[in-house]
Amino acid sequence: MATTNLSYYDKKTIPNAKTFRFGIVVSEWNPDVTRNLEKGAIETLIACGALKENIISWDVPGSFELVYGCKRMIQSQKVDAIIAIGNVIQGETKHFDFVCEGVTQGIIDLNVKHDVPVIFCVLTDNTKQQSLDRSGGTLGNKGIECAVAAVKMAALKNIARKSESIGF
Ligand SMILES: Nc1c(NC[C@H](O)[C@H](O)[C@H](O)CO)[nH]c(=O)[nH]c1=O
Ligand SMILES: CC(=O)[C@@H](O)COP(=O)(O)O
Repeated sequence: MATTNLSYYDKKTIPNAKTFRFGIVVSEWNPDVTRNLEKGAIETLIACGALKENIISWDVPGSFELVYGCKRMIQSQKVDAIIAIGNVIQGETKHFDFVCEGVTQGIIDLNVKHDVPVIFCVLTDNTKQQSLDRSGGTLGNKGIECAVAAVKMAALKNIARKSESIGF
């Protein structure tokens, strides 16, 4: 059964993002999809209180390069959470499997090795239509869902750091 609408969220359940800085790393493959995901994410971050000047966006060639781009953003920018945006579409060969596995495992590794939440906003679809449906089409926009996740995880990180600072 297809995903329910990816764009619904209850703003009352989301912390205010005004003090947070967000990074977005966007794959240039399938730009008609990834740019819509990016737009949805930025609009939602701002709707949740983030300041436009506190959102930094970098492009990478493809989804496989999202891992390196996010790593370098963590190392060089002061951000509270990162949204990794990509769209991998099944072709004729197994390359789809390796790109998806690589970016998935790479983002898991970043979340383990560093203290900046990296949100997985990578559509891994069988067809282009599935991607269009999930990036501002009939099933909503995964960029919205991932922006909400980024705000919530930035708030969680903040709480954890405050607890650590008072010795719990
Ligand atoms: N086929 C798709 C790719 N392939 C390119 C890889 O992501 C990578 O840039 C290349 O293998 C060089 O390292 N990337 C996507 O994001 N989406 C695709 O459908
Ligand atoms: C995910 C890919 O790299 C894929 O789109 C490439 O297509 P193909 O498997 O036909 O070479």
